[in-house]
Amino acid sequence: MSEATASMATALSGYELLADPQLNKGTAFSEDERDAFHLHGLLPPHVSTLDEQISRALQSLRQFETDIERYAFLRELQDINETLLYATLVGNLEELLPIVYTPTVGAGCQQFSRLYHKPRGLFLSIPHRSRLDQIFAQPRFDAVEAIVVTDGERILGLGDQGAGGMGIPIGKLALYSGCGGLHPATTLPILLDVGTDNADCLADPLYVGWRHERVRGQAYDDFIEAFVSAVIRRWPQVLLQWEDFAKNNATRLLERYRDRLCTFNDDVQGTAAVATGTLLAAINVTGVPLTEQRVAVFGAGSAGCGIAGLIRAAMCDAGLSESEAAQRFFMVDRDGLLIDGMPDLAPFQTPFVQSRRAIEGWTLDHPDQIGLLDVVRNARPTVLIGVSGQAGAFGEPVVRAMAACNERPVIFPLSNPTSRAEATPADIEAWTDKRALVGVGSPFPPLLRDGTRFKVDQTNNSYIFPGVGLGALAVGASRVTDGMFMAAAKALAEASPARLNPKHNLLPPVSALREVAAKVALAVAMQAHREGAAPDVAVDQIQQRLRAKVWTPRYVPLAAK
Ligand SMILES: O=C([O-])CC(=O)C(=O)O
Ligand SMILES: [Mg+2]
Repeated sequence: MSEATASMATALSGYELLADPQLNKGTAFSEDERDAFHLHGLLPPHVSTLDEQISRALQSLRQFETDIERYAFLRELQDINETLLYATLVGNLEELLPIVYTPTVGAGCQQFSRLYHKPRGLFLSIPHRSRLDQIFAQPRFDAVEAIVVTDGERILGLGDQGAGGMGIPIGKLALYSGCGGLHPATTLPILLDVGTDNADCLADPLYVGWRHERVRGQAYDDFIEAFVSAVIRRWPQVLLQWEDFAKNNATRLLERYRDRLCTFNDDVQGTAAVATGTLLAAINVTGVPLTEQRVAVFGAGSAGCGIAGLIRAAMCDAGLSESEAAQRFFMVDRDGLLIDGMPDLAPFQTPFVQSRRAIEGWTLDHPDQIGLLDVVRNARPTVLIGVSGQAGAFGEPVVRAMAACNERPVIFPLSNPTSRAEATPADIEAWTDKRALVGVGSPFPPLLRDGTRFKVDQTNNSYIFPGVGLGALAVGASRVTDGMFMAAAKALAEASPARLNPKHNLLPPVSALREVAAKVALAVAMQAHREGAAPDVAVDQIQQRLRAKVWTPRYVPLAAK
């Protein structure tokens, strides 16, 4: 699988070879290969180069009118010829990431049952819970090293998509290969089908999932336990990424399993690392030290509390005590500011409540429920982060209040897809006299600044998880620790163009995601080594291990077995 592979042997030939997306080269099979594998006549006679195939793919793609058609086209290409899909993606990240990933992947999940045409990954449904070992045993999965799993309950900000949620693990793993450089054969997307409460799915005669209300409680937990146990039996060294689980399961399952295998939750930890890294980068511009930041987070779910937890740890690294750091966070949810003694707090929220004393002197429009505007006016946060899934939640009064108390307010509406962002960059720009530092989860059109187009930073966990996966796997890390995410955040901040010039972006461009992943991976691998989570690798082997792990999509000569 590595770069060094001179040729690869296969027993497949003819149509079977053309039907294998990992080996198929389409019109790029050479004359010799066409002889050896009985491909003459099955292919048109001209032998194409990979570059010609990429041009052909891009031309077809650009002819479509809608992004969902482009998404369907690229998914089909992935199922026909993975090398071509990834070679096309890697060379055109800026154009294609919004198609294979956020935001179009959200529509891909909503329309999954309509677009479905070929199996990819695994659908594990509750009725088949006793067959997991048998399903995993297929030789095709021998090479698996990285799994992304979802149960489809909180797909981006779009809620329960049932089996359609499979689009997310497929999209995330496309970035593992396209940005992190993991070989596609080592990746496996998994959808845990525990039913759905999405009435549209249940009523849709074309819905491909298990037509059953979402199973919860002990039966759900037992299924997850059976799944994780079977994963560990089959792939003891695997990296397991949890994605888009709902609030009540995300942190709970992470805590339950993080000491049993090499695993992390991307929405809790990956999003936290990209938010922390972008904030550290913003400090180069605002000049407000981390120890003096006050952070308001709108959406106090697992992602919001994950972000607060990592920024708080960074503040402690910078010299604050735990309690000094804790006072600097203002978590706002459906029922307003989280304050101690509030009923129905989830266990993962309790470390982030404000004390009643801290708000005693506040002037409040709505004393019985302290909303975001009241929080911004009184707490005067330097940073406002949105992970609520509520479009437009950062309205004009809230953003103007941020502008009134900060020379350079830092505002990150991180909810995805584009339609769920708490505010648009253009509105924030207008309401802050262009003084805000903005990071959004989804792609937005550029802003016009001083007559030139300024790219909006995409503060998305795609800057983190491909590097975390690559780094952890390259050194065979046994666990993914909080320290590894802190290292990832700091590595991202170090790669910030704003370090050199405060007028530049906070984050490198999306076109540089492969280089970003390499830097994050190095930091993660070094940290794993430092913490003793990668005992089999000496520090001077780390660079070499990382290089050996990175796959570049190009054709390898095939030999008959
Ligand atoms: O998928 C994305 O773009 C980021 C993410 O994890 C989410 O919004 O759940
Ligand atoms: Mg997610």
